[in-house]
Amino acid sequence: MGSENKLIGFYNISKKYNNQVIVHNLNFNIKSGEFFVLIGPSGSGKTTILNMINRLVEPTNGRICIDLKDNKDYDLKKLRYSIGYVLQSYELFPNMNIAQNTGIKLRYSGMGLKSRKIKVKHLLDEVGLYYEKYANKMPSQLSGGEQQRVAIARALSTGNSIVLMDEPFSALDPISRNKMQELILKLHKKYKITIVFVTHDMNEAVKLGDRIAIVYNGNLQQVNTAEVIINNPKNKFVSSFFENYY
Ligand SMILES: Nc1ncnc2c1ncn2[C@@H]1O[C@H](COP(=O)(O)OP(=O)(O)OP(=O)(O)O)[C@@H](O)[C@H]1O
Repeated sequence: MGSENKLIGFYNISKKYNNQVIVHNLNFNIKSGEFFVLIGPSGSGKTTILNMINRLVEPTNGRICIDLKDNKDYDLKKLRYSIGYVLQSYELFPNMNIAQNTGIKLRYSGMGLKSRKIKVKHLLDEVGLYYEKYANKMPSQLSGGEQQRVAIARALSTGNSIVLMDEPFSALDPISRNKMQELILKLHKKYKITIVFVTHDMNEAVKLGDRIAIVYNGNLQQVNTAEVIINNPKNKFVSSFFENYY
């Protein structure tokens, strides 16, 4: 996918479940190479918004464009393949070792074993896991933080320019979480990836986000840099949300 400044565009996006409106008429853009954070209380619609990008959820109204093309006009498999996806629960395959988990997308894309091994070694290096030590281990032998490193390596394996991350560090202890935040910032900068990142932690949002979108009841309350939001909260909800920021 190319590098137009407006990489992901939401146009009049709404989502209903059982006739209940979950997401209301969203209009916003995510820029190429941006670290874009969606934050809001539980049930506000963050995951629903995120999952509409790679069509795990289809909107009821409106359209989402990626590289100025409607995401419905992409081949679904190619769309999913070209967008990395990292969840809180790691989603590693329990019966595959770490090298196999890291290289699974490369295997599906037809890359041979030898090239795959070189690539997997590089990817594991990038996320701080020493190949010789980890390649043959099973996911259950790794800590949560290590498993999440593997999930990130896999998300990056196909050279994805877009990575969606849904509360990826929420299950980690504060020290691991901090290390993972540093890692993802480093990778974001190095590979100029566009990251859409869901969290309910304002400190994490401020630390990571180039821009932050505050979601409440399926509405976007404010989309801007942390600095602008902190200095000029648009409404009471936004300012109350920042009360926990330290
Ligand atoms: N498949 C579904 N069917 C019906 N309702 C759903 C479905 N998925 C989500 N919802 C509802 O949509 C609302 C928004 O959910 P969503 O998971 O997007 O919120 P969230 O902000 O990501 O929450 P959390 O921080 O708790 O993960 C919730 O009220 C949820 O119950």
